[in-house]
Amino acid sequence: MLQTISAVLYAIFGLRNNPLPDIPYISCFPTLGLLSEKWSDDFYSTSMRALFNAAAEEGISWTLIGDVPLIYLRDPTLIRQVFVKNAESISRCGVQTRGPFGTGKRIIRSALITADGDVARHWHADMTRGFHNRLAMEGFHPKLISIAAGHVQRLRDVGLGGNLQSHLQDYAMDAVWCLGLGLENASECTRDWEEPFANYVQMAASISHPLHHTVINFLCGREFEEPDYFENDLHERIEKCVLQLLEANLDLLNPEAVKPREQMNFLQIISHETGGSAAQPITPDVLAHARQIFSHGFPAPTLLLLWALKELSLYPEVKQKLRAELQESEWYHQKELLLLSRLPYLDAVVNELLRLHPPIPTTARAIDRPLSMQTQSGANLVVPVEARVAVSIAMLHQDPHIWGQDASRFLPDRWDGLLPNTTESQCKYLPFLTGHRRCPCTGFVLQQVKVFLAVLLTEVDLEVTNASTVEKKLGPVSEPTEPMAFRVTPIKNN
Ligand code: HEM
Repeated sequence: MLQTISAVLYAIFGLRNNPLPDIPYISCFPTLGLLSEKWSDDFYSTSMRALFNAAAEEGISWTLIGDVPLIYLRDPTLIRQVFVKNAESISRCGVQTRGPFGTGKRIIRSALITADGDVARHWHADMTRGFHNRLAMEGFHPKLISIAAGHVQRLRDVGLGGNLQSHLQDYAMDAVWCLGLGLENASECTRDWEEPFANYVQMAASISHPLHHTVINFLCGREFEEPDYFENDLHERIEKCVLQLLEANLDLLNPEAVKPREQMNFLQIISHETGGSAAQPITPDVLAHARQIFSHGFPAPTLLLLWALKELSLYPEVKQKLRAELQESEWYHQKELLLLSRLPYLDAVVNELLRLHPPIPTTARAIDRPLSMQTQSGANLVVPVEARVAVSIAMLHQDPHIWGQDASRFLPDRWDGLLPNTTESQCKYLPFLTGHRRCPCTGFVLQQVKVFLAVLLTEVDLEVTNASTVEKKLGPVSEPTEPMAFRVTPIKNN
């Protein structure tokens, strides 16, 4: 039945004016936006797999979502052609917010992830200064260790639990708001964020939502780019959460507080630089950055740590080797960031985790200007303006053409002699994407994950007791199929 609908839609929209005659076509996506969310999710993963397989020869394949061509990029050279060389011809939201991040923009409004042009450049530089700068990261290191130690102690006190993710999320929340706002216990103030956040992820990533949105706005006589009732409602709930947190901590935001700059938190600096005052520290830029931290600040690090602890439970020899490296390291005695960055096995484990479990497993872009490309066999093609391009980062990272036949195995030793920067510039390894819209918080994320693993492994042993049965859902983020249960035991000499 679905194949028939697909074939009919292809006959109407695809064959009539086939924009890409030389690359393999997969007839499975057109029905996606028409189906309910549950069906769309299942069909989505099957379709992504089909597109990936169809791109084995040319490095590229395509399908239709309704009448919109979706171009799938598998070959790293082609990914580089689009995301690096033609970065100015693509965008996340596209015209009239019809691009892949359009729903997110109508809900979250101004934030770096949905911004373009000079505003995006400016905010990207702000975030890089705050979350990727060596001096800022060095100053933050002792605070981060203290936050990690507190959460490890809580795990030790609890001993056993059925949902490891919620403990890790508390650590991720405290870490990001400590750097962002100077607040060390944000997880205690943000318990009521879970529902609006989950609604945001679900709606922003939904393949069915754009069709619902079109119908609702059509019936209400509104233009497509205007937020609909549900998007407005969610926006207001999110804005309330973010404002509540900021307003409860106006003293931490005060840009007139007499402090050396290196002791100011990220949002305080932004307030200082964008005209904030003691009476009104919340400037539009402060709010935009706070929205950005709300929407990106904690889920990806939480998931990365969750998959880390699952893999270390499945591979005790890796855990043992890592623990030994940490216990014998200079960092064990002298807690400086520089010393933590000199641990090659810790680096290898984290690189391998980001390869096998990229927390953000897919990306997509709208094409704003016609884009010329050359496929693996030398065929020239022009991707038309109305198209979208998509890459599955998760599948790229497990492509046997790139990573060999053992691509799906957790094997930190494969990083011996391999540099993440080099593989990233070749577009073979993209946990943080690449180019000028790469994640600006990489320095913070790597430190956050390494510090937690280092403190945990040198204090306790944590085993994910259902590690062998938990799988990964292929969705907007790499969620597990079931909650991870855990048991914590203190290690000897503690
Ligand atoms: C394991 C943790 C993380 C991973 C793997 C990750 C990965 C990514 C990826 C792949 C993108 C590009 C998305 C796309 O264009 O499709 C991105 C963008 C972004 N990330 Fe992260 N991220 C992580 C944590 C964070 C954190 C903690 C923050 C904020 C505190 C953050 C802030 C951002 C922002 C602001 C962007 C948009 C950059 C721009 O538009 O120029 N990320 N991230």
